Amino acid sequence: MKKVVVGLSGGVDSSTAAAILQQQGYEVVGLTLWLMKGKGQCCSEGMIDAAYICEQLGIEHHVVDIREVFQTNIIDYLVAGYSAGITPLPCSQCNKTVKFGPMLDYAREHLGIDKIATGHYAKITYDAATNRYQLRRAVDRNKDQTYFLYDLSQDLLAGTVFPLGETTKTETRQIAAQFDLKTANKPESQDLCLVEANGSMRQFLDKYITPKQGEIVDATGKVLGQHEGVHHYTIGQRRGLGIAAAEPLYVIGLDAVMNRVIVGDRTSATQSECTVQRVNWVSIAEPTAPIRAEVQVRYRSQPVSVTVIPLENSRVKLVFDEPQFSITPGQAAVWYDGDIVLGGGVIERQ
Ligand SMILES: Nc1ncnc2c1ncn2[C@@H]1O[C@H](COP(=O)(O)OP(=O)(O)OP(=O)(O)O)[C@@H](O)[C@H]1O
Repeated sequence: MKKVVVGLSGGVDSSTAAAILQQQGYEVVGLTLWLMKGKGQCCSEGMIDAAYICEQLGIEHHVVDIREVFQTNIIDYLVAGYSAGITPLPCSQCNKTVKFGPMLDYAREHLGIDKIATGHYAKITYDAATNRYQLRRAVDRNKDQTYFLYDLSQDLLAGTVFPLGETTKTETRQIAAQFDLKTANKPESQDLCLVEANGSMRQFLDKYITPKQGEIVDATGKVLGQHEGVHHYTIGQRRGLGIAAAEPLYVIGLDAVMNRVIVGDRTSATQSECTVQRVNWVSIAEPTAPIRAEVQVRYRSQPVSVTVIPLENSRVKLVFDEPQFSITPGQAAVWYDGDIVLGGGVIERQ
């Protein structure tokens, strides 16, 4: 019998993924990663719901304590990034180093199973011509999570199944109801689990970074106001600057060394190119010449036309057809050919 380990967060997506796989004839084992230290309300609730689902499906439930890995790879990474004046994206890092990697390792080493599944909205196909696994957008474009999955390696893609890639969220809830799963009507979780657990990103960061007052300046260095800590700001931010000005002002730079927030008009917050580091070429081998693609520079941003120029040391330069607003160091840039994720990486400070 085919066996698969399903990552169960206690939400409707992963519960439904497990039920679908079981119906397809897989022997399913449930695995919940215990991620957060402290009270970890979302994790403890999630673990209980995941246990309930395993009971309901009549499958084994394993809980793996991975709090130290989450602390080092996500919390410390975020705190270091925000302290240095960048806005790190934790989710792609979390998927690769906290979720998929450790889950597949656990499945292989402790259970002798070589496949894992999650409730992510994405698809994986295999291209025999290039001998590569390809990551593709989900049918439900509104739920598509490929932006957070660009960093998965070929080994991880080969060992992963996404049962919800062809399913819309509405259909997922219908399937969950048909299986009578307890989680069928569970509310949607927020995009960022840390925000869900802490109320806001600001509240989370204030636990780790002591707010340090400083100056808000324009590009010439003229002081326009005061800020409460560089880590409270992000590139492109307009609200909450507390400066009265004739035209709208946006954050265009964060100087952690001088403890300054730099603001400017909308034009100065746009860029026609940027560089990207720690690039992972997902579905194709690294090209040797520039390629045309469509890039997303934020999770919810529209894909825009771009030329991707390969550089040395896993870096690329992105040259946008039209200048883009609020290119944010630390966020991911992910480029696509239609629904295929070609590659992605972390936007560098310019
Ligand atoms: N703590 C965890 N342990 C195991 N797997 C997890 C955990 N958190 C998330 N996952 C897996 O990653 C998938 C995507 O997680 P995400 O945080 O985006 O939740 P989601 O889309 O709201 O899904 P769900 O409805 O299953 O919570 C989940 O469907 C699940 O398979």
